[in-house]
Amino acid sequence: MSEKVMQWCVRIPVREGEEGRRKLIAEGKADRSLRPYVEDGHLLVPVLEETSLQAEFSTTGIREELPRHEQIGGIVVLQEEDIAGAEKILAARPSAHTALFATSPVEGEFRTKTFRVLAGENTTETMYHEYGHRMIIDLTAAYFSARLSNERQRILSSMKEGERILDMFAGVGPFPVMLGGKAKLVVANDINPSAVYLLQKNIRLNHLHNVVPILGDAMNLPEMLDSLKFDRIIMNLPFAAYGFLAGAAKLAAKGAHIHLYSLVEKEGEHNEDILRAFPNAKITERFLRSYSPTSWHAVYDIEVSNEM
Ligand SMILES: C[S@@+](CC[C@H](N)C(=O)[O-])C[C@H]1O[C@@H](n2cnc3c(N)ncnc32)[C@H](O)[C@@H]1O
Repeated sequence: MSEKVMQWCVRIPVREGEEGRRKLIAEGKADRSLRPYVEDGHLLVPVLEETSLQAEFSTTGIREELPRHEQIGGIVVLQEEDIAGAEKILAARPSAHTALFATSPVEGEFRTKTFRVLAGENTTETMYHEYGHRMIIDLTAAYFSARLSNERQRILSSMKEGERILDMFAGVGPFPVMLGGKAKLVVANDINPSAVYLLQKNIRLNHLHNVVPILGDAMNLPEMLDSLKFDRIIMNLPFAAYGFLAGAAKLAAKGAHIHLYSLVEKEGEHNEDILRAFPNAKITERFLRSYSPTSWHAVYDIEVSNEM
């Protein structure tokens, strides 16, 4: 019998629908247990990750009912500690080798989680693919989220060839790896030694010769990088990045673009902090996704004045 379920989905104009659906499948993001459908000239494709859109899907086309999970490379992370469900997912998804359950929230300076292996191989390491790039991820050793993959593409397409980029909180390097091919130089910094170890591996894996990894506290970057100036600065440390704006100001070239990721509870929450560091900057705030009933993940695109 056909039932209805609410499901996260991506809405794609019909003429690009098939291409978009294939891309989501190739990236391991599509939920293939539900059938996409057309509504108002758009194809609604069910996906495994949370997005800004939920729609009602019919279970008529369901291949197998699987517990809610997110897939990152060969690892699936379940929302419930459900061993039978984990085994079912691994059986249904040949590309997955391990099923995990997070036993902590994202925590500590390194922003990592702890996990319990529910099924499959006893590992938290995997190879992750994003838009033709490969990255080694270890979910307990260093922060990683696939949720910003669209954001990385947005920044890549807004970039000019040959920019000098600084990623102050680079983790295992998703921004440097995606942007490196178009940049002249990427300086990628993180305070977590395991993240920088994986970052180095990911730089080599993607044959990037212009990405320089640094292990350090971003507070020390202005002193460490001395007179270097950057055309674009990525600041993805959602609970605290705004505290590093003064340092970013010392490293920004005239007309630079800064992308500050933050968890906020009201629009314009960081405008004052930003204008203190970058007077006359043009600020555009974008909603990325809900975080809790009262807060959301936002990105502030800051265009630094040419008159600095
Ligand atoms: C939310 S993660 C983002 C990682 C990466 N940009 C990504 O998108 O996957 C934040 C990163 O900042 C690092 N970090 C935290 N405090 C830092 C500091 N003071 N200086 C440099 N890195 C720091 C953490 O180790 C973590 O890898």
